[in-house]
Amino acid sequence: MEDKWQEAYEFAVEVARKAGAEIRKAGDSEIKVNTKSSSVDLVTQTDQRVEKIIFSALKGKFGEGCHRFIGEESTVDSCVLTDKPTWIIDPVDGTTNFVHGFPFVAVSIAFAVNKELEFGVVYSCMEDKMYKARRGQGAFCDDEPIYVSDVKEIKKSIIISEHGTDRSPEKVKKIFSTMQKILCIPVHGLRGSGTAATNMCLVACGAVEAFFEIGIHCWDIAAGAVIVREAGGIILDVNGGPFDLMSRRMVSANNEIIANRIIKEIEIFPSPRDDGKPQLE
Ligand SMILES: O=P(O)(O)O[C@H]1[C@H](O)[C@@H](O)[C@H](O)[C@H](O)[C@@H]1O
Ligand SMILES: [Mg+2]
Repeated sequence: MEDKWQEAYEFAVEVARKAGAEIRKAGDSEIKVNTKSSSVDLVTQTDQRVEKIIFSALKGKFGEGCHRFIGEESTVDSCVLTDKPTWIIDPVDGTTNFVHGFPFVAVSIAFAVNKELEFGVVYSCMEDKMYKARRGQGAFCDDEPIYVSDVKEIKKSIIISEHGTDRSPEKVKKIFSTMQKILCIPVHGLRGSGTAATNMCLVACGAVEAFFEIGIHCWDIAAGAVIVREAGGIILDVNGGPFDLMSRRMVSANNEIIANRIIKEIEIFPSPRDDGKPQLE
């Protein structure tokens, strides 16, 4: 049978590489910063420009009629996933890092068909590392296969989490209470790169055992989700149920033992879904 989405997968890698080069170049000039949902939710002209570059390349190749497009900078209201082939992109994941020159910034491009993620590409552009995975075909970094770590003991793990951009005191309290409990298990360490897409690739290549966050969006994690699964890991909801791309929360881990141990400590707080549907408990 003809391999229907291989061309799209290869094109996504090409586009991510070009987008990353644009980001690197833009980092050498003055960066103008605006804010979105809060004073710490940053956006720059580069985020908007790179999203346009990616979308026009994809639309030029695949046409606007047949494919749907969800992007961090152009999705105004809710984003509903349909059965149509859909591109889900974050042009600059780690905008705060980009603004500050903290060297972890990623271009994240995912593709879903019939609501199922088909492939994901994460280009960590400051490190020049290309992570990619296609459903059923393994995960790669710079064309070398990558695998999650085989650690099963939580006390031998490194865990990543982030603080997000909603700094309401009651949410921050829950985030820190969760982190305190995990730190005191004790785990070997807590880390955070400042980009969800890169964090998921760190799980996929075995550098850490798990990454969890509440408050991320579908464009932060769609590509990373394919890469983690194809590297042998799992993605769950923070309540232990199945992962839901639009739920704005997830735990990605090397295995179920680590994931469930983390889930035991997570203090869940409300975060409105990306698709506007009611949030689960
Ligand atoms: O807004 P960008 O695209 O930089 O992405 C987000 C990160 O990916 C989160 O992990 C992180 O916690 C922040 O919420 C950050 O906003
Ligand atoms: Mg992002």
